[in-house]
Amino acid sequence: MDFKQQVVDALHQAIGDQLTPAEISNLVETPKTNAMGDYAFPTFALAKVFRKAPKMIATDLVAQIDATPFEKVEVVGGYVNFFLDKISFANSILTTIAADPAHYGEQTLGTGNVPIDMSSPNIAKPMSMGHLRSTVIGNALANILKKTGYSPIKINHLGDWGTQFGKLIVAYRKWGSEADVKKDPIHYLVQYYVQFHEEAEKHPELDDEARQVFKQLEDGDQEVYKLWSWFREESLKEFNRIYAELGIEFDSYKGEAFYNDKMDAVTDELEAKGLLKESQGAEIVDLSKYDLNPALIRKSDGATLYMTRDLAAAIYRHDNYNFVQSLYVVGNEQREHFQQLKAVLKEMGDDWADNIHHIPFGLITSGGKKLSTRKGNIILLEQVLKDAVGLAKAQIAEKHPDLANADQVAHEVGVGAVIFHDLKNERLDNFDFNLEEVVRFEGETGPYVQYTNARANSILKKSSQDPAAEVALTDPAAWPVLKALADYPAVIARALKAYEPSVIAKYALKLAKAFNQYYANVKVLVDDAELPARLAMVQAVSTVLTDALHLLGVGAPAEM
Ligand SMILES: NC(=[NH2+])NCCC[C@H](N)C(=O)O
Repeated sequence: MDFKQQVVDALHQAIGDQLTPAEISNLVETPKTNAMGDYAFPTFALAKVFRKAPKMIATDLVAQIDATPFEKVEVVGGYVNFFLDKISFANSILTTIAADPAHYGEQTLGTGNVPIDMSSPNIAKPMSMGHLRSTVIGNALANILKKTGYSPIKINHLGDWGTQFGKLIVAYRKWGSEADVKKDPIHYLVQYYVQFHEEAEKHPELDDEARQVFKQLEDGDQEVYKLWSWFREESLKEFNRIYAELGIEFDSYKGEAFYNDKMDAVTDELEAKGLLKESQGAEIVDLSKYDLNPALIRKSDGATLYMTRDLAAAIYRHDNYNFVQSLYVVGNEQREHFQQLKAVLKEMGDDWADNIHHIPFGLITSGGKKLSTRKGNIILLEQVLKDAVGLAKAQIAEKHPDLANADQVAHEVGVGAVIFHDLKNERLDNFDFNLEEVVRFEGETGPYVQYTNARANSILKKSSQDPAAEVALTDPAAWPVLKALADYPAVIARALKAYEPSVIAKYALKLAKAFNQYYANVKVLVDDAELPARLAMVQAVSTVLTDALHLLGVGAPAEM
């Protein structure tokens, strides 16, 4: 049942044709506290029309409203406050969830393809915390889009092209060892790269050599290509280990290299449209009318750039996916890059650029300091995940020593904790990473939500009776839980609209808290007439917590 509609209908009958139902619906608010009712109608907008004080209007309206469907309807100041009938509300929400638990919250807010550029680490470099953020935010957005009718396409736009590969190949040929790269690829590849920079300071001719080698790569030289493709493969193996730990898969691994043969078309088109300009030997697109720095398209030696590859990728995605939106989950420090990307496309006459959205996010710091590979303040992702699982395991051993599949659960809890911690913060906020805090079972953590879900499951298991959503639930203590359950579809819609998984994470915490408070005050398993209804609510809580965790990409173990 649509309870808001019930309120709107009652108001419309009392107000008459001064306001349409849609206008009334827009005015109806959700009060901050339960004491103010479930819906409130502010009468201030009517004061001019009725030439009366808001409080008088509210009083008149209450006298005219048919209050039968409600528990009560009250005037407070210029507001009409509606209190829903708790028994029919409980019945409605619990039967709705029980009828189709797997699909509760699903809704069609749109359709069509939505490519999501996410993760996108750089070959021959360690995956950073920033790439982790992009991975988990992108994955959650994909889940939210799917739940709301869209067809997300998860694209790992690997950083596998660029002049740095010329340097890397020169360095490998001079100082590298095949056995080392096979043993510990990223470690040694980084080492060669660092060594290249040290040597190039003394021997600047190395830079020219590297430029030539990258040119050979762009031109398809067999031997250079073979080395590049081996480095790529070895790096991907490492990245895939992390993706497997996170339980995240991609629909495409088309990275920057894929666009190597698609960039001439871009530069030709820019040229034909008269958009390319010479500037200090390089070719640029002037974007001063957008108040942006010029976009660098081609260097003096003809080598293409990050921007050129992104232009080719944007056009490719448009042509191949016919997208309704195209998202880029990339750190906030690349804000200008994406502004430039859209501006160049607009200059080319590609109005679909309006459907490109950069989804920026903030930095993760450690001990208040920026993470940096160069300055040694680096967090290794694989180690973080391993440590998180270790901490989870220790806590599970303490709380639940006889748990059957403890290793599997520890994995879901440890990794889930890291993901949840990332997603509960608004994505643009910077936050500090502290492993002990992330894996705590209490407080605003993933394990707390998972633990609440496991508790709900164990209540259901212990009960001798089955849940029955049709049985009347009259206990007022259940109210905050029921209200939170009913909010879920609107919460998902809000998360989508703001591209903000934190909306889901905060909601999961709120529902878990409401349920734990209920559980602390109410003896659920007492054998009385309402037991089956209470069990239906417990089951609904587990259904929704599980679904919310899954939307975030976090597991929901039945026991822990
Ligand atoms: N289409 C894109 N530019 N995606 C983001 C790529 C991120 C880049 N590889 C980096 O690590 O900074």
